[in-house]
Amino acid sequence: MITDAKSVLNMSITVTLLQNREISAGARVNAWVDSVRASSPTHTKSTSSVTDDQVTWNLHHPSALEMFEQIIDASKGKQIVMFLDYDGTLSPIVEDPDRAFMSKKMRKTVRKLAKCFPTAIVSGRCRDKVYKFVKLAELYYAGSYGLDIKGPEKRSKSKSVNGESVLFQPASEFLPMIDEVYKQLVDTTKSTPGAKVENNKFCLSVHFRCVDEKKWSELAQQVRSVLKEYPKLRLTQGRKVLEIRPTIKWDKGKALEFLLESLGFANCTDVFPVYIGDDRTDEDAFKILRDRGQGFGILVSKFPKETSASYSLQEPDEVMDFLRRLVEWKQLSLQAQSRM
Ligand SMILES: O=P(O)(O)OC[C@H]1O[C@H](O[C@H]2O[C@H](CO)[C@@H](O)[C@H](O)[C@H]2O)[C@H](O)[C@@H](O)[C@@H]1O
Repeated sequence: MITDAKSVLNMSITVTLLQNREISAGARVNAWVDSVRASSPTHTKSTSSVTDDQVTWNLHHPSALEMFEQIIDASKGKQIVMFLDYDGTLSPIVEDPDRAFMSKKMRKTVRKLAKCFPTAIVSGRCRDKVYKFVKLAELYYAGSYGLDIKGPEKRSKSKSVNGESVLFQPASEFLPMIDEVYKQLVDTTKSTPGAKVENNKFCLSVHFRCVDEKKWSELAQQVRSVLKEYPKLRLTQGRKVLEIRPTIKWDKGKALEFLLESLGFANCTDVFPVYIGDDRTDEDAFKILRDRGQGFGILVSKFPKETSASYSLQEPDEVMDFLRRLVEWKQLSLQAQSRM
């Protein structure tokens, strides 16, 4: 497990490997397999094996629960806006992506959260599918890694509109290509037991959580052989999943900025966005917040990972606790204001 944690910090190996035209055998493939295992471990670490790496990492990315008061202090006088990833953040990681349900308690908490702060879900999944899991009409949704956004109609802070929503789909022209590649991937990967191709509308996921580890690199090779013919699509990696997306410069970070602008917070200094996510694709959003110097990111992870997030939470249950505390704090401050 110590090696696993270290290899997570060395994620760039994975990207390089996936981008290479040739997957060489031996050490590099092993490094990739190690990094994949570590990015989504299937077993828990024993409490006695807290490593120096872990301690150092926790110092740099303290628990958002432990730092709650400081977080609230930093948000004083600003409008908190919440951005939540879905898989691994609101729902636990499970083997079957179609059964990644959110608990009723989590749904209740997110519903209350959305009453207190503008709240958006930002997911790699297709927007309709993530909506079916979350089932809360009061939120904004960005699906397909932000390539499919249903958000509020653009407005200035002083001018509110009557609950109208807008659809933003910057990669519509890729739809026929994505459908074509989906069919090819289903066909090419059917020889690999456990592989599953998911159509996320503007992007695709090839899952290998249920594939024998010895077959992982072969599957990656199958995927790359299909993509060779499609230079306008790019390959990235998530938690035991290969992701195929259009090469356009759009990601979860851009989606966050788009939503902030739609909510009337473009160029505002009095906004405090909080983004919670567990995956490498969430890093785009963490980085935007860091670069803007506004709000912060919270990485959901039990293990040290290279991240631009400021704080950490270990698992979806801790995310729920954090969201509940935000709701309680907001309700108490509203009560206090009404007494003044
Ligand atoms: O941006 P997200 O909401 O985190 O979506 C990223 C991917 O999440 C899903 O896959 C992940 O969760 C599955 C269910 O727990 C798990 O089986 C899989 O191994 C994980 O990678 C989703 O199925 C993908 O389409 C998303 O791209």
